[in-house]
Amino acid sequence: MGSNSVDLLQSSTGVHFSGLHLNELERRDFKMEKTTSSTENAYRQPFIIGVAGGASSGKTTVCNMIINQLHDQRVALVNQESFYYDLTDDEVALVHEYNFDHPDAFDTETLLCCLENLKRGKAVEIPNYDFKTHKCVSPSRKVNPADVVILEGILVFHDHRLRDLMNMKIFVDTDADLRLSRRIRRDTLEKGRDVKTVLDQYSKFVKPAFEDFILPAKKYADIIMPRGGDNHVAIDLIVQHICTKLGQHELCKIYPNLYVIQSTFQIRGMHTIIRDAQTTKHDFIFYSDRLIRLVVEHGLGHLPFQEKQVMTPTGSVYTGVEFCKRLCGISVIRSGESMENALRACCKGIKIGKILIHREGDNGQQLIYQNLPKDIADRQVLLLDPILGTGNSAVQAISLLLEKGVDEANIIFLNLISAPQGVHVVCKRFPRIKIVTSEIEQGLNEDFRVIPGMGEFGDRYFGTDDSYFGTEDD
Ligand SMILES: Nc1ncnc2c1ncn2[C@@H]1O[C@H](COP(=O)(O)OP(=O)(O)O)[C@@H](O)[C@H]1O
Ligand SMILES: Nc1ccn([C@@H]2O[C@H](COP(=O)(O)O)[C@@H](O)[C@H]2O)c(=O)n1
Ligand SMILES: [Mg+2]
Repeated sequence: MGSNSVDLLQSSTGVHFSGLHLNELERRDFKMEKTTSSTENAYRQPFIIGVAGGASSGKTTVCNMIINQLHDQRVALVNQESFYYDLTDDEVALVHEYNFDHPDAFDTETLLCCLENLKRGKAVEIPNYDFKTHKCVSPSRKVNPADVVILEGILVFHDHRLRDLMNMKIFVDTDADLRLSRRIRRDTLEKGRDVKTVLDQYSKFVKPAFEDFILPAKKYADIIMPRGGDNHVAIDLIVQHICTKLGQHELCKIYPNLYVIQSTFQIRGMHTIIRDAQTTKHDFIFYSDRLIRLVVEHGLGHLPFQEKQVMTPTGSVYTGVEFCKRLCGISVIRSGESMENALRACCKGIKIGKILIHREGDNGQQLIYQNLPKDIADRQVLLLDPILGTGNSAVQAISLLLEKGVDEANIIFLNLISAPQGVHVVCKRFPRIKIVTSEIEQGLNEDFRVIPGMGEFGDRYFGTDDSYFGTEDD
């Protein structure tokens, strides 16, 4: 795709598409642009996708197809090949001896810096590498902040610092013969090289580097994509996943085990009522219960299930699933107890245990009381606490469950609202736990209380602090 078609694409669809080389600028002029936006706001971080694979596997083709389908998002494409080191005149004279497929051929520090800046929502200048002179030329290419950043190149999974910045890693897995035949065609037609030179370079550098560096990095991929651009199903699924992630809260991009139930006007309406300091006790309980029920139902959806066939009254077979039987609820006293009824209403006869954690000052937490099912280690555990704030109580509660032999992956932590600080603390310490919540909060105030929050949930739900309620309505 040439730059004209990119301009056309940008103007016609609103996509910010910026993966191409422009002409004329020395690498020495390359520098990181001062930020055009001071928004290092966590909500604005782009979704970063890495696309690796052998040379001529179809990486660029796949990226262009993804970009075309993401037509209502701003997308920036960054090619690793823009970050090749300039060759010295001596190296150019002996170019056939130069290994362009080795990780050392790339200026990874500059690439890393560019990607970090794009992640922070800053515009960057990308060098313009010329395959004929093997040097950067003017002008460099300005890449504006985008919703989605795609980094494409043979070795983008090699350095762990680059991998760590990626939210999704795709490996384009194309047959070696096809890669070689495409490379011969491309390098002879587009780069003006002869077949012998292409084949020599292939056997001396390209094939060994594929085996030594590119193929071993395939294990880091989230998606291995056979047949590259011919694999339309994979491209559709990838685009669908990106769109889902973009619609989600920023934290869900970082922690795949954090589930924020999809917001609807009904859900926002319920939040509006229970967050309102003037709401009566009756309404607070009514709408909290409605929301809790939704969170509980959503959480139950994450339990493992088994396929089951039953015979219907018409004598037909219905293939369905069987509910998980080995589960229990554990409520964090006192506010977690408000969630028990919803759990009982959904799971007939469910065992419910309790944990009491005492808050000592702002940060200290102490476990005071526990009453857990004896066979808890064999159960899936739904941990109940409507508010995840600092994460300190949650860490105490989860640590106790782990001590009792519960598998971390068998814990589903259900909240109504979660502060980002608490999510970070819990997800970093227990990466296999699942958190299901209905809204992510702005943060914590100087007293470590969740904001905007809803006050002391237990007091409002159990009616132990009249100061919350202006007029009682029942
Ligand atoms: N699915 C495909 N069918 C036919 N030709 C393809 C396909 N995918 C890529 N190509 C061609 O193969 C060459 C290399 O593809 P490209 O996407 O540039 O690979 P990479 O970026 O991995 O080097 C290009 O000339 C491209 O047009
Ligand atoms: N001056 C150069 C620089 C790189 N190459 C080859 O390009 C390949 C990587 O590009 P893809 O689009 O195929 O990923 C790599 O195999 C290098 O050998 C080159 O030939 N000359
Ligand atoms: Mg390419």
